[in-house]
Amino acid sequence: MSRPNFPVNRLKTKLAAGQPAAGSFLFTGEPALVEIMGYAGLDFVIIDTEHTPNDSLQVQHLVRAAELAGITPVVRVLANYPAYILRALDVGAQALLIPQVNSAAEAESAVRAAKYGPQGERGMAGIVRAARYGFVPLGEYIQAANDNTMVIVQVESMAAVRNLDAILAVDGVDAVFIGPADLSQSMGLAGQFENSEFRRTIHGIIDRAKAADVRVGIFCAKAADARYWREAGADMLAVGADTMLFAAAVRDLVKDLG
Ligand SMILES: O=C([O-])C(=O)C[C@H](O)[C@@H](O)C(=O)[O-]
Repeated sequence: MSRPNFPVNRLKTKLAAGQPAAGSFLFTGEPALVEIMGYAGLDFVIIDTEHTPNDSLQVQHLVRAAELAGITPVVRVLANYPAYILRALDVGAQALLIPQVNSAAEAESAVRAAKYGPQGERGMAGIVRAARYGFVPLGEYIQAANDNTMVIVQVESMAAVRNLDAILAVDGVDAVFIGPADLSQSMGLAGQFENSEFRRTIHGIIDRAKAADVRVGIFCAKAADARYWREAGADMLAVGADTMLFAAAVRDLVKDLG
């Protein structure tokens, strides 16, 4: 009988070492694209279930593909509810991206749902995929899960910006992640990504996270934006999505064909 191992959380290792990490969103439910992102050298993939129809079974296939290719599977849950968080973790998500976290209480709720006791009150299941179907002693699995699981909360509204210092102080929040599209909407500047007040606000979030020694991520539409925000102090750069990357490649192909 072989003894299964738990995967190394590459995103967590890099961020803990003070190194920036690069990844992308996965909007389709295609495991091959997760493998390609891993083999190409990205550190993490954000499997989205907020804006996609991907269900838990599909997420499980995608997480498996990520483990195979050595890329950290982050799952963006549909909403900040313990049941969604539990589903993502039980199939093997190594990190959670929680949308629309606007207060310390909401961040605390996410951490409670993501961690087993004593840090939290995640529902116990020792025979699920994350627990290696019971092939690892329960106590060992619980410890590994609590050590490995990252909680990343999205700062994407003015309420979150106002409450940012309290959110940053929540024990168990590994990183905050800026959602530029939602933030711009919340500021009454929907889609105005070059607006100076909007950019000042993002700089302010990064600076406050740095001052609190909390890692900070951001969604970037293109590599140039990722380089800019990395220079400004962002640690976790999520650049585009599988759909965007494919769309760009096909657009270029059609142009090249003339
Ligand atoms: O508000 C945001 O920018 C985000 O949460 C990242 C997203 O993936 C968003 O940009 C989107 O789906 O267009």
